[in-house]
Amino acid sequence: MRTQIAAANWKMNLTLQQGQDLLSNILSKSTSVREGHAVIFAVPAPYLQAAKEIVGDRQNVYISAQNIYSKVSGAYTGELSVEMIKSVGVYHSLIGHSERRDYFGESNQFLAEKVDIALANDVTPIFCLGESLEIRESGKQNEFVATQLEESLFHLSADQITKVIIAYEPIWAIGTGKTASSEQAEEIQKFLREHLASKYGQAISDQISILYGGSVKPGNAKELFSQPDIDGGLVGGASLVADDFVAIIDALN
Ligand SMILES: O=C(CO)COP(=O)(O)O
Repeated sequence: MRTQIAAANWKMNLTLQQGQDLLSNILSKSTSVREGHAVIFAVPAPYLQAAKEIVGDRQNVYISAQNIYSKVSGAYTGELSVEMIKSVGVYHSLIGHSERRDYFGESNQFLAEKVDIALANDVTPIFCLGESLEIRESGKQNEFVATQLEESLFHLSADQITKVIIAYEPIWAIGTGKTASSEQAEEIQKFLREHLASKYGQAISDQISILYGGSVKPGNAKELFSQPDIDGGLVGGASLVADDFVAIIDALN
């Protein structure tokens, strides 16, 4: 059974105090996360250490960066490195969120370098991909996400690819209130798994958690997560409301 994951992406929201209160509140309501499940909080960089302290030694709860740079250290003003996040005990990072791709011009090739540096440093990449509305309307979404997989991940070994979490986030469903229907999400996530299987074999592909992201809410989480190729969610807006995110955690299979 693949790990079922509820991942929060706070994006560029909340002050330190608000973030600490939110995290403590969620953890007080979701007291234990069972084996086979994982709850991940991708928090703003200045809060990584404080968030890590709140999580303490809870099992199956992880703090994640929202981004890392493709180099370990050096003259890269303003960037965040794997070594830095590891030094505060953080071993996960989102890589390739559509907002990074769109606003900061991050290409598939550049993201491949970030994936490499993460894996070389025992940091788990939560690799995001997904198509725009324009691509969806042209019917080329499978081709598009296949290229994202191929150009950023297919150079990895079978052992490495099993260490990556993939998050399918159709851009047209992010923050818009428009969720992909569970059938639409399952269709493309099944395709992603088949594409991974064509490269690495079914046994490897079957081990990789593929999350869905894009307007996941308490009201649609259960149905989305019950699809065979949806192994949980990457949640923006609803992860900022304690009761909503707790309900989404509870919706994991
Ligand atoms: O981008 C997302 C998570 O990374 C999804 O955001 P929303 O849940 O706000 O649509």
